[in-house]
Amino acid sequence: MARKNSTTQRRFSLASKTGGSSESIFSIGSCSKLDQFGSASSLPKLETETDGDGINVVVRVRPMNTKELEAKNQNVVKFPGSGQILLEGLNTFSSENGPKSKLFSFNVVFEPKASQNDVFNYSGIKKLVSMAVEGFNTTCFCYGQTGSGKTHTLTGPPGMFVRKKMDPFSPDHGLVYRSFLHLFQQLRDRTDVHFVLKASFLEIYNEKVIDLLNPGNRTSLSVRWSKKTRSFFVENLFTVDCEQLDDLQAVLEEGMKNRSVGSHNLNDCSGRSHTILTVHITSEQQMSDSSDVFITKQGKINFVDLAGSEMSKKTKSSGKTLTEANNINKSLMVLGYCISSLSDPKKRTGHIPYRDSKLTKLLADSLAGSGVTLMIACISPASSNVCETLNTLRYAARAKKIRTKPIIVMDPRETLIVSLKREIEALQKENEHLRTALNMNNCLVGNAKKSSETYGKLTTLKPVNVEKLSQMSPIELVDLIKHYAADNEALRKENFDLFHSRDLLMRDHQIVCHENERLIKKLENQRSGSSAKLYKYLIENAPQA
Ligand SMILES: Nc1ncnc2c1ncn2[C@@H]1O[C@H](COP(=O)(O)OP(=O)(O)OP(=O)(O)O)[C@@H](O)[C@H]1O
Repeated sequence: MARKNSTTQRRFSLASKTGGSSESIFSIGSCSKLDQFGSASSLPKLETETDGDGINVVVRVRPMNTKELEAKNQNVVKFPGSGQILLEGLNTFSSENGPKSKLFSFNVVFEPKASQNDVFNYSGIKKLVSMAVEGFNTTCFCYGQTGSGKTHTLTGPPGMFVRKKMDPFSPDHGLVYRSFLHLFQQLRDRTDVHFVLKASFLEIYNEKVIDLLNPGNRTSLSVRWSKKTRSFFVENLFTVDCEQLDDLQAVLEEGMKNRSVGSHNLNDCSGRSHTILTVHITSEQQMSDSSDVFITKQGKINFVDLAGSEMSKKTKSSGKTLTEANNINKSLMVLGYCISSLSDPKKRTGHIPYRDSKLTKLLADSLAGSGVTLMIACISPASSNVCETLNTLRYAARAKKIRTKPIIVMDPRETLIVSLKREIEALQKENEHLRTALNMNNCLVGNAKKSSETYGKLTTLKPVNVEKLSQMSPIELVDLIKHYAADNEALRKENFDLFHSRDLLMRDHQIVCHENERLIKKLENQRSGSSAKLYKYLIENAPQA
């Protein structure tokens, strides 16, 4: 148990701030980008971009298991606080002259006593869910050696989904189920937006993509490149509509029952495949109360449970389990290579071998593209695993250096139409204001009157549902854009004329003011002239004393 920053039992450590009650003490590393993202904005944006930032990396250290305790393993993981981890006992496998310990720094470090709820509250997953609702492509993936607690962190301990009825109140629930609850809470709060949820669940087993929601058919699905979305996708994967929380829960239960599990020396219930559970969130929001334009955004959240890296010498795998292990290690190696290239500023812009494995094809977006990613590195504190733990921490430290630039990208046609529509609305408002100002002056100068009459009826916009745009033919789309462009042009002209009218009015106003001043002066002169004359008359005609 670590002893810095506190005299009480600590459960996790975050990088830049310290907080929590006496029961939950933690320290944070460099402030996580996920901490900085505000809650879902209600304003529709054409393209939202945050500054480039590193992937968020948190580490969870599981407690020692019975085997490790029985074998009298030393605890080689220490927690200096501030999101740091000190790994000791390196001299047991490296050369005599090599370092005995190594210090790493992450966004958050969860110590063995951290609960599932702590991980949910402080890992940044809540912000990830909010961003998926906003329209970002987000991913949470768990990485670590076999038996390090990846599945435990994401979905809970083994057996949670084999029972007939899952207990919704179990404190053992992992990030996935807790995120579902959080997601539905968020959707309930956003009454201004219409949401549609869909979910899919797949596994990559021995380099084959298997649909976990279609257990009758374990044939491998193809991974293809989409020119439209410029990303890889799985062909013919079941995507289930999820109107209620129960539907998402059913997807999770079904997938967990169907995933490939096996047993070996280090884990009785070892995942033999990488799994990806995806929730697609489509939102449709009206641009403004009076507007007939709807903006659609497609966010998603991927929960990726990577199979654990394995040393067959330790797992004592053979036959089928060994083949699985070789495939797992091969795809993790490609993932490692991609991460290492992406984290190196010199190699980042070069070739990244995403195509070398199905896993990296499907994670390409999350690693380097426009997505937001949270990596949870899971480790064991036992001295017998120090070599694997060092590898995991190195992997995680490298991932932390990857820069991403999360964006919400809309269809370019949608963007053009929405921006034209926006400009039109702004021009309409400005023109309305100018017309009112001109009429208030009650000076209906010819031009202003003409402007109001001529353009008043031009801005009748065709109602358009942006979601339907993809179903429109190119001719219809061109017509629509022409229509918007014409309206825009007419409004600009009206705007120009109104400003011109306002200038004329201001000039007239100035002329009237000058005239007014001149007349006042003349009147004053006349008055002072008359007074002088009257004074002279009175003096001259005053009665003699
Ligand atoms: N933080 C934790 N607290 C309590 N038990 C844990 C924790 N993490 C893992 N365990 C337990 O350790 C065992 C192995 O964990 P788990 O199956 O999640 O590992 P894994 O990394 O997914 O392994 P694999 O790669 O082989 O699938 C499970 O019985 C799990 O419940």
